[in-house]
Parts: sequence; C-alpha cells; structure tokens
Amino acid sequence: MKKRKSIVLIGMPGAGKSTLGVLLAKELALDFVDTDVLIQAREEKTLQEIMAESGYLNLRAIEGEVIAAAHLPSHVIATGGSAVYSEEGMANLKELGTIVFLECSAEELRRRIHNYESRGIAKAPGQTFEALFAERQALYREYADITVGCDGLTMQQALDQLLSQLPSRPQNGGRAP
Ligand SMILES: Nc1ncnc2c1ncn2[C@@H]1O[C@H](COP(=O)(O)OP(=O)(O)O)[C@@H](O)[C@H]1O
Ligand SMILES: O=C(O)C1=C[C@@H](OP(=O)(O)O)[C@@H](O)[C@H](O)C1
Ligand SMILES: [Mg+2]
Repeated sequence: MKKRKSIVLIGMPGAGKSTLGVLLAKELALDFVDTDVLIQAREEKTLQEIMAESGYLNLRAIEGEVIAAAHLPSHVIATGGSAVYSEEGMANLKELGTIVFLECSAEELRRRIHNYESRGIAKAPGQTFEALFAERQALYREYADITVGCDGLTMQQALDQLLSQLPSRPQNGGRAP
C-alpha cells in the first residue's frame, strides 16, 4: 500500500487533539496514534506516574525522545500539549507531514478543562494557566503549517473546518518522505 503524508495535531490540553484525531483518521482512512499512549507503553507507567516520580522536565524529555524516534507515515498523530518543547521531535514530525495547530482561546480551554492542576500538564509548579498558555502559543504558531480556530465550534464543525483547510488529497497522497 502507498505511504501517505501524516497529519500531526498540536495545541493546548483540551484543544481536541485526541478526540478530533480519531475522527479525522476515520474520515481520511489513515491510522491513528496518540503519542501520549506511545509514551505510556514505552515507560509502562501513566503520564501522571512519570511526573510524580521524576518530574515534568523528565516527562518532556521522554516525550521528545518518543516523537523524535516516531516513524509513522500515513497516520493522524495526536501529540501531547508539551510536544512543542522538543525541537528534534518537532523536526521529525514535520518531516512526516502537515502540522495542524488546533487553536483555542484561553477562555474556551478554561470552559473545557476543569482539572488544570490535576490533569498532569507538564508545567513548572505554580505556573499559572495564563502564563503557560502564553508561553505555548508562541511555540504552536512557530511549528504550525495550518491553524484551525476551534472556539465555539462543535466537534463536527471543528472536524469539517480542519478537513476544509487540509491540502487537497492529491498533494496528501504522495509518497512519504
Ligand atoms: N469542538 C470541540 N472539539 C474538540 N473537543 C471538544 C470540542 N468541544 C468540546 N470538546 C471537548 O474538549 C475535550 C478535548 O479533549 P482532548 O481531545 O483530550 O484534547 P487534547 O488531546 O487536545 O488534550 C473533550 O472533552 C471534548 O469532548
Ligand atoms: O500539555 C501538557 O503538558 C500535557 C498534555 C497531555 O496531553 P494532551 O495535550 O493530549 O492533554 C499529556 O501529554 C501530558 O499530560 C502533558
Ligand atoms: Mg490528548
């Protein structure tokens, strides 16, 4: 079977990378992988356990290794929100395909996420949501090939918006690098 370019979803926790990623993979007949699951399987620990045992910087380091080593053509790849801290990892993902930033405002994310402190976000202790949002926003923008604004959209509307912004199928359907 021909290898196709992958689609890589980046964005803040709660932006919809994992949930929309599955729907997108089904729509495009691609495989789906969530790099959070790859990390957990490699470490045989949950993300929360990794952070509790060795800290958020170690989780980011492991995430960087996992995404730098990922060989995943013809996939929709949902990353964790902290993937953008790894330059090497993002370079590899960019080689695999199109990077899509699911952009939500801080207000929208606040409406979706009610467990900011306990969700296992890889952030410095005490860092506020607003500070983390600002720090990350710059990185998501830097890496994005496409930005999909998700505020106020239902899941289906966000999926439709994403599909309409993707490069057309013939461009998508070339051989993977
Ligand atoms: N338009 C939307 N698109 C994606 N998720 C949405 C939307 N509206 C509400 N949600 C909710 O936001 C959450 C997104 O979570 P998730 O997919 O795990 O995000 P991420 O993987 O980016 O952290 C889910 O609980 C989902 O039901
Ligand atoms: O943004 C973050 O720091 C993180 C986001 C999580 O993934 P989601 O973005 O899919 O929630 C997960 O990788 C980990 O808990 C760290
Ligand atoms: Mg996720």
